[in-house]
Amino acid sequence: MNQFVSLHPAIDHGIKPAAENFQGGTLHCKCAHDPVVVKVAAQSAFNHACGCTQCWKPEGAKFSLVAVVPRDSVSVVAHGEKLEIVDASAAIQRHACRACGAHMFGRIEDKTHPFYGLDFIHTELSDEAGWCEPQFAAFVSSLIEGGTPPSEMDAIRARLHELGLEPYDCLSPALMDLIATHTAKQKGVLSAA
Ligand SMILES: N[C@@H](CCC(=O)N[C@@H](CS)C(=O)NCC(=O)O)C(=O)O
Ligand SMILES: [Zn+2]
Ligand SMILES: [Zn+2]
Repeated sequence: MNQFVSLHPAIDHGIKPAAENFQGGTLHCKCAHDPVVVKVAAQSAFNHACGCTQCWKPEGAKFSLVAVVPRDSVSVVAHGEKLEIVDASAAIQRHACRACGAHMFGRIEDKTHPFYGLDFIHTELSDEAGWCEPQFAAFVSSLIEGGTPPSEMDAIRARLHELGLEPYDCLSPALMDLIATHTAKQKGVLSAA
């Protein structure tokens, strides 16, 4: 029955592994004319399905697919004038095309944030193959906040398992540990070294 649960077009038919030595590529927004183009000069990491209501997803998808790259690997190379920040008060400032709505990159400006220095990108906006493959699913319960009936959650989590994407209702343990380590160092309860 789970084959009928559609999560996102890029994973519904299985997950393509990353290519070795992949060095990055260009992201294009969805505009047919004058698309925003963003160059990313690095392989992405921690790619995952995100069920939160803030991350960009294509029409009809339940999940966003979102990964991180060093912020200095990201540069806008065309039509940056079309970009606007979706919510300047959010921790992740999502720079979106105001014409088509695609989020081109999400940036953290708070230098004390655990993920400062990393930009969030959607590698499905690139034509290149070889980006980091989705590895887990985050903020799965948040789908309900986006309108998914709670009764569908068992089938959604089962489908995620089938695809090898462990579902978490926050981030993965590895990322939660990174955040907690950062917080512990800031509080001085763990050595900063
Ligand atoms: N339940 C909330 C969760 C939002 C949330 O915390 N999203 C995570 C994953 S993207 C986050 O780190 N957000 C920071 C931000 O959006 O600035 C929702 O669905 O809107
Ligand atoms: Zn656009
Ligand atoms: Zn999200």
